[in-house]
Amino acid sequence: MTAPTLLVIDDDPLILQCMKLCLPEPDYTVLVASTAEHGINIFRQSRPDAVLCDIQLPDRSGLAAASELREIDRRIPVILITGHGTAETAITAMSNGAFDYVTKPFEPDEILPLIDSALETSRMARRPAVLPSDKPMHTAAADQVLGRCDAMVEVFRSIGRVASKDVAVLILGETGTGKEVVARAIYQHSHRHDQVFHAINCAAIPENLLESELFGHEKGAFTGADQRRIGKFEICDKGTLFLDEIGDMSPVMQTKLLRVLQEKEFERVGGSKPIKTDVRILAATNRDLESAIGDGSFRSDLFYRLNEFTIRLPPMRERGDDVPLMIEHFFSAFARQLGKEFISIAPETMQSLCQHHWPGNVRELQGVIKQTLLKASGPVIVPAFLPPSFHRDPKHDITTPSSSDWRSDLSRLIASRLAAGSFSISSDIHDEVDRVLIEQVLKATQGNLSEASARLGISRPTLRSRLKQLGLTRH
Ligand SMILES: Nc1ncnc2c1ncn2[C@@H]1O[C@H](COP(=O)(O)OP(=O)(O)OP(=O)(O)O)[C@@H](O)[C@H]1O
Repeated sequence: MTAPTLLVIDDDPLILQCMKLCLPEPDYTVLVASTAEHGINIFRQSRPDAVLCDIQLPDRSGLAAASELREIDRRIPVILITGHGTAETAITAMSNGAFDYVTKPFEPDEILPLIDSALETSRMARRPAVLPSDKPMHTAAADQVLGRCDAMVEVFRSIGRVASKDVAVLILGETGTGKEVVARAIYQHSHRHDQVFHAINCAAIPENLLESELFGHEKGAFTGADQRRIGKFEICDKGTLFLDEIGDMSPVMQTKLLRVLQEKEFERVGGSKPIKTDVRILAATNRDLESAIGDGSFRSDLFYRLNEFTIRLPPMRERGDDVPLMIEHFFSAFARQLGKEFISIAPETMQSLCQHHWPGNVRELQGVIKQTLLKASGPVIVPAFLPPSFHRDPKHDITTPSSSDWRSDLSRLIASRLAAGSFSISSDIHDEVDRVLIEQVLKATQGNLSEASARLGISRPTLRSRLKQLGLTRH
């Protein structure tokens, strides 16, 4: 996979230097320009994934440069760098489609999550998700969405039926089954494809921040709100908003979301002026929303609003002959990417892979195939190259009750939280588990965020925000 590319336009050589240092190769490619003219030329030639642009440039204002960039490609996320006196201008620019802004002086910790989120948004909006019914697109950045089994053919048919209609779509399926790919395909095949697309992972953002992320806030709305902020519902006017992990949204936020979906208007937090918005909502979750409605944790009226059309992705274990098809496809695609020789898969390897249960679905399959290829020597993939879990005696699998050490440790931890009278046991425990998990995976990947997020099966922005929430520093 090619590294995401950021274009930085600033006449301050320190900022250019700092961005190059903070976003090192091979994780990122950073292009730099010190004038608007030069930046726009680089943009035309290299089509970076996101732009960081100073609001005051020697040859024109950063706002003018940002709107020229958006004339070339309306989907490009532009983050503006402002000084204290110019923040108000940047806020106005956000209502005209800029991605976000940051005020000088800023710390890397402040800007890096924004940059990651802009790069991720850009990837989702611009990387084509190619369906079997599409004309072949010969672009390296195209994702070929695979599937011939009846359930997947139905998914493709549904995307075709619903993409051009302006209705909310609820995408359901286990983790790693391709919900984000489907959201991208719907957006890219819709008549809003050249308008803004933003994605929010509702599970990765704490409730109070999520509210201001979605609706924005007025200056002074709460402690720390020292500037007005424009939320996604305002930025995405005429565009598309993808609400991932919607099943994790708190009841309070569900009520607020329902209101904007019903009335097509909202107020910024701390504001009283109603703001009209025309946003197409795509939502996804791996939770069973029907039972969440049953136990009262998800509002049924919101469910019906989001669920004007449902697309249900089958888990891998129900995709029959698609599994060997995908295995063959990913082996050739990743071998090319990794520069590995690959001719064939030994029948025993294929059998072992086909018999696997794939709880992590397509994402897990991709990870296993990459690991196998990295280990492989020679053009035939024999079972010895498969990851250790494929050779382990199932008796020793951590999910079997016989290996009970970690279970008793965990249950001691839960008991201690109960004894301490905690009312946040679920998040206490998840935080503890994530701490160990993330630290270990980061260590194993020498602190490489891209690799660690790929191995964890979460996006880089989610990993970065989790690191911040848990107070972990990078290794
Ligand atoms: N049908 C498919 N053909 C090819 N690749 C696929 C297919 N479905 C999913 N993928 C790939 O599998 C990976 C996981 O997909 P995606 O992120 O869309 O899953 P998800 O359901 O959104 O996962 P999560 O619930 O964890 O957010 C991605 O790399 C995606 O490109």
